[in-house]
Amino acid sequence: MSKSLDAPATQADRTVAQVIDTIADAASDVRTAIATEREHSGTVNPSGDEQLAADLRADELFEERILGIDGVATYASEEREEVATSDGRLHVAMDPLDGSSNLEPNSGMGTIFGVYSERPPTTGRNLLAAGFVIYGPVTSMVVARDGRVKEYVLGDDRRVVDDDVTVPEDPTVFGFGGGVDSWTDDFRTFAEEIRRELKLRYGGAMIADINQVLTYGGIFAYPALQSRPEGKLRLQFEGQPMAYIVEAAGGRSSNGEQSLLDLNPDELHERTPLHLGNASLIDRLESETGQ
Ligand SMILES: O=P(O)(O)OC[C@H]1O[C@](O)(COP(=O)(O)O)[C@@H](O)[C@@H]1O
Ligand SMILES: [Mg+2]
Ligand SMILES: [Mg+2]
Repeated sequence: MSKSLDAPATQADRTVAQVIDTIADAASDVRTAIATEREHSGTVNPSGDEQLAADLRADELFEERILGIDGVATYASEEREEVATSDGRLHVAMDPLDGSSNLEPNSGMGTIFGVYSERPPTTGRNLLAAGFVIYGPVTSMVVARDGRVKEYVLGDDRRVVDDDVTVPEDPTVFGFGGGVDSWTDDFRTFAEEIRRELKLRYGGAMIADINQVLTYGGIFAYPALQSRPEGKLRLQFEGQPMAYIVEAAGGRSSNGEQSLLDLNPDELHERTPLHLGNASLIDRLESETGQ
């Protein structure tokens, strides 16, 4: 018998809470992996990115612990081709280590997760909760659930530092990935306007760059590139969870035309152009780049 196939909504709520607790509790082990498993593994992930030993360790650790939760049916990750299965009714998709090219220079890295009511690949409208952990000078966690975003500092306990994270009304910072020469002409023109208005903050790890936007207001993008119209970032593991968080915090997400949450990927590892931030800036991006 399935663990909780016919369970009432409250069981789903409990499962979501357990997923969040499990990821928070795993943070110290992921930090250990970042410190000790620094070598290249010699393998590539389904997107073709070289994997570090820490990418693989974080993925294995989350697979085991997430699938061990009563009520979780599947675990999908940027680092594995197939969805791993158990019994249950909820589905977890993760980027176990975001920004892993920041490992060598000891800069920001994190973990991203989304809890879906349907098995990935699926639309962002099936997200029940999403969040991320940042392994920065302190370990922090941001969780969006029930239309509200909270920020915690993780240590021996989980301390709330902001119980209503909201994108500040006046934008201050921007960060655009991919490089000026790779952008489309329309995006380059938009980026030049934004450069004159806001301060650059780009650290090479999406979670940390988007946390700048959540903290100070602004815009983060990894747009369509001339050589790669689909962009770099993965919709299911990176785009939709971060869009869910930013939209719950009062901002907007877009692939250039519509909310990332409305996209319904055919492929688990599908990529998307990604733009997140203050609604006013994403509106402008859509109208000026005309994508
Ligand atoms: O090196 P680039 O092209 O600036 O790319 C940086 C982007 O790639 C990523 O590192 C991709 O994530 P992974 O590290 O999980 O592959 C994002 O976090 C970041 O925004
Ligand atoms: Mg990533
Ligand atoms: Mg990753």
